[in-house]
Amino acid sequence: MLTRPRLRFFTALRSPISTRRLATESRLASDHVRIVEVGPRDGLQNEKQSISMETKLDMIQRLAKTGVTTIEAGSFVPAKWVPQMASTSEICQKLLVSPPSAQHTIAYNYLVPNIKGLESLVKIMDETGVPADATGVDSKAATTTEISLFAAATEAFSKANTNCTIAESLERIKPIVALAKTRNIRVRGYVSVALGCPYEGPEVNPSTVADITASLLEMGADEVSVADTTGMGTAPRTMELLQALKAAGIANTDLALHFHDTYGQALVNTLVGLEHGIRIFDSSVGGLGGCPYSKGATGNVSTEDLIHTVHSLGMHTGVNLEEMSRIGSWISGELGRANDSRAGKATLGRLSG
Ligand SMILES: CC(C)(COP(=O)([O-])OP(=O)([O-])OC[C@H]1O[C@@H](n2cnc3c(N)ncnc32)[C@H](O)[C@@H]1OP(=O)([O-])[O-])[C@@H](O)C(=O)NCCC(=O)NCCSC(=O)C[C@@](C)(O)CC(=O)[O-]
Repeated sequence: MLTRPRLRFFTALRSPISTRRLATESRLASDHVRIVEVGPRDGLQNEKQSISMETKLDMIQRLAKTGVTTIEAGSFVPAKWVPQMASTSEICQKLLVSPPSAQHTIAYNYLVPNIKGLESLVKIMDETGVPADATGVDSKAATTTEISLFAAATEAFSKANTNCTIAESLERIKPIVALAKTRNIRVRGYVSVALGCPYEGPEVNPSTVADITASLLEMGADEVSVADTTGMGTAPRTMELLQALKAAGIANTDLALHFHDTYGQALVNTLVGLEHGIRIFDSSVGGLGGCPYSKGATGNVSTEDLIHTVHSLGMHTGVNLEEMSRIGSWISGELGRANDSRAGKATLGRLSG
């Protein structure tokens, strides 16, 4: 029977406001939280109905105006595996040639499952002549191009998601990172099913997650997003995982957290991450999402809810909640699905009086 770590954050919440604020502030290394908007990729990859390239591009263009600095724009995967991502090449080409106007540099990120995926991206970069770091090209439309690659914390999920073992997937990743580095492409790693696996259950070994995270960083990943793919994570198990990552010598600045909200625990787990010092969180506008290889998993934590929570703590994201809420409502309407963001709906309700 595992002894779960005690949660200091919730002790702090029971203190009077002024003490609480001071206690929280003293623990916060920085009060800026970077949001990685995964809606156009993780959010849309599991939608049953086909979504046009124009709608996806429109979504990305709207997101670029909210203040968010990293947007997952698609994935270079075989269409037979994830049909919804079939328009990624076209989207990538358009974002490189005429990036949406924005007041700041935006990193457009593409998921690649293997070297072939990265080669497809590099080919488009070569054809358009736009380098991975185009910040010097036009300050109004500055962009960078990033990739994400992924490994899983369980053998069963690794097999289902990438058709190979964990060890094989790490071998597969090495040349991808090497090629990315020669092209100045920033690399994000993902460790999926870190807090629960659809095939092996909720008790995923935190040391396995820490080992895989360390391997990805050693290979040259610039940050690793630890993902609760199934949403089975709880606050004590999130804390336990973060402690295992710390014990393995992994710096908080190298980590992001990626929560799905299947059991309604994503924001609770986010608070645990914030308390621990993590400052990068993935989320999806309107709470879109679900993983094709995790049956029943619902969307990511909604970006609107994440912004609202972070701002309520006196921290900042640089992302406009009202704009994000409008996008959540719009894209939900386009997809004919319910808007899964409570903060988004409440914000729009307040704005409409
Ligand atoms: C890794 C593979 C490709 C292995 O799939 P495989 O079938 O073993 O691949 P293969 O190397 O045997 O190739 C089979 C065919 O696919 C082609 N092919 C091969 N690679 C590519 C490519 N990149 N782009 C386009 N085509 C490709 C290849 O050329 C060949 O074509 P054929 O000769 O049959 O005509 C497959 O398992 C795969 O694509 N898996 C990814 C599935 C996926 O996208 N899952 C969802 C994303 S992960 C996720 O959502 C979790 C995350 C990240 O959000 C975090 C979280 O919450 O956990």
